[in-house]
Amino acid sequence: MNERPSDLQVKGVTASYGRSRVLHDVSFDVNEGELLAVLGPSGCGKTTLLRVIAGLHRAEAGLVSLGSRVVADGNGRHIAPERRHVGLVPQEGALFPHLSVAGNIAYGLGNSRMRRMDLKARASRREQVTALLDLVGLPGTGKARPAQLSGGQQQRVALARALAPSPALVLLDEPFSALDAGLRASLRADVRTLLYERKMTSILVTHDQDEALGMADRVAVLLDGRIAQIGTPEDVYHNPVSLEVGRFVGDSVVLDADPSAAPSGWVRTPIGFIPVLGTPSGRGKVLIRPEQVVFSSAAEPTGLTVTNVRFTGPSTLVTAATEDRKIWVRAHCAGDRQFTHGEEVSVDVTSSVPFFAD
Ligand SMILES: Nc1ncnc2c1ncn2[C@@H]1O[C@H](COP(=O)(O)OP(=O)(O)OP(=O)(O)O)[C@@H](O)[C@H]1O
Repeated sequence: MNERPSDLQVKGVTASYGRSRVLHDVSFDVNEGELLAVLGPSGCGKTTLLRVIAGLHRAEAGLVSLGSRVVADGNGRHIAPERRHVGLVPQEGALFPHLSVAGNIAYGLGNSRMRRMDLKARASRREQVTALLDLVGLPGTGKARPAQLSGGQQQRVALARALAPSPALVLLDEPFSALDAGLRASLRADVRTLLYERKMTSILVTHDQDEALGMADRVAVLLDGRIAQIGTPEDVYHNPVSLEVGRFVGDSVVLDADPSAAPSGWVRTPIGFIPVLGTPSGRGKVLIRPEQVVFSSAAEPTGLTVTNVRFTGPSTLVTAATEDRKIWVRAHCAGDRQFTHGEEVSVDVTSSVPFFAD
């Protein structure tokens, strides 16, 4: 377990490259032992944010503190990266190709040379490397070169190297993005378990919604260098603060909605009445997730026919649309009921959806 106080505070951080501003007044906390995912599209500033926290990029304004230590502030304070006790796991290709796996991990333990160490220190270092290799599920691979390992194994070594000095904070910069789907899923699960068991305070940067929602205790949605929302995965998924966040965080359909023509707690939409969260007033839009939608065979004309049926494994994703295709809605259909192209369907929305005023 990590002994260093490790809650992170980021307050009002603004950062640029030359005259181009990338981060705008970014603030958030990460509690000790928590995994925060920073989720955002490519180019929104995720890597820059990690670089500011690690001390590799100087912010123009704002404060970064780890435990009780201020490691950067707007008044010129800037603790060097190697003195921040922060471990960084980059995207890929981060291992030294000329060093063995053990050599790469030992590098994370500090750069004092083995040759200059006494026997006891050498033995202790070997033990630590062996323990770290066991920890990341790669026992016995110490003598291999990175090129002899698979992409997933290399990322495990990079994680072991980052964990070697018992950092106060681990930063993971899209560490699974170069891996194929199966490997990505198993490595995500292993890394999550490992960080949880070691009570590591961590930030995972990703553009992958499933990864952020599935791995993190909380998710910070970063759009155009600004934190748009921070909350639990359930919160950002079901209660997005804006249409933009809602659309980015997961698959959705957005429809025009009018509360004035519906009973309280409902809105009228082109596909019928739908229950909404809160008490909307004025016209707006609703955001519906496919798993909130149920299709059934239309008992009377609805004007909605099935236009696409896609088997995804656990369920089938079915799309139905009006003839002009201007109004459409999608549902995850589980079970045996098969829908066919051109079939007319009626639509039920089974739980309350968020409403956004125009
Ligand atoms: N060294 C640099 N010099 C100038 N501009 C940069 C530099 N690094 C990044 N940028 C720009 O800053 C913006 C944010 O980049 P950053 O790498 O932080 O985004 P990101 O969200 O991590 O993107 P990705 O998911 O594609 O890695 C982008 O517009 C990028 O082109």
